[in-house]
Amino acid sequence: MTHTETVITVSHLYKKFGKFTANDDLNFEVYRGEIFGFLGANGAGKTTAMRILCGLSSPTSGTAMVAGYNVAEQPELVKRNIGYMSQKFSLYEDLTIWENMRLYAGIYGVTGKAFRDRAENLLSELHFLNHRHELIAGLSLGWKQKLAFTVALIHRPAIVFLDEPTGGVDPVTRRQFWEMIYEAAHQGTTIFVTTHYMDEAEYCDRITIMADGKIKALDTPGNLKASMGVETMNEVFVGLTR
Ligand SMILES: Nc1ncnc2c1ncn2[C@@H]1O[C@H](COP(=O)(O)OP(=O)(O)OP(=O)(O)O)[C@@H](O)[C@H]1O
Repeated sequence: MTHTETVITVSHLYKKFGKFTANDDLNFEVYRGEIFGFLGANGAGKTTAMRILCGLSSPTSGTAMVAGYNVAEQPELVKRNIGYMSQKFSLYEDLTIWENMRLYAGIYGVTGKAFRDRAENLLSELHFLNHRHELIAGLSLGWKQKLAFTVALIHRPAIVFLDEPTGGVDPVTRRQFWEMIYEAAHQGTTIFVTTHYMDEAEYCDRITIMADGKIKALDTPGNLKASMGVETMNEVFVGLTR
């Protein structure tokens, strides 16, 4: 796969909380249609960086351009052009699937026929259109996560940020979730994903490994393994973060 168009540019990005440096001089680019993985031990600074890229928090210094906008100066335009899904940000349990989709689409101005066509199309791909009037509360965690990802795509964002999207679900459901990720990337959506699962790291086009607020390595899974002379991403991760 060749990637030419840059959709995220991060340059000398720092985030400090008092004297503590949570993001320490981050520099990287992400390309259109790429699946970009963000790995690191607990507390490495992944969520802090992702929140800055989503326009939810300002950098202390440095710049980040996301979907053509400066995150510090144009956070509202950043938010309109991205999708976001985290384990904490989920769907409304007491609304139906369809009501959740209509609610989120409406926030982005996708209404009427445009909404119905888009929502029907997304649910059909999941083979879940017949379930659209069911309450979220009655669904399994795996279905909730797949639907949350679908909802994050409803306004056709250039980039989707996924913060540990598959935590707590079984391997078969995680595999299905990753098939959805591949399909979205294939259609040109950039995927920026944090994970603690090393098998998921293998599915990414490129991987960033963070420790103590810094980027320790950034390359394809194959190149990372080759450069360290190891067989698995687990060994790469342990070697760089211990
Ligand atoms: N608002 C804040 N005020 C003070 N310290 C913070 C704040 N937010 C994050 N931190 C600290 O910054 C560090 C990085 O946190 P962050 O949540 O980015 O890590 P992470 O890599 O996402 O970890 P995890 O894998 O556990 O989600 C942690 O030590 C955390 O305690």
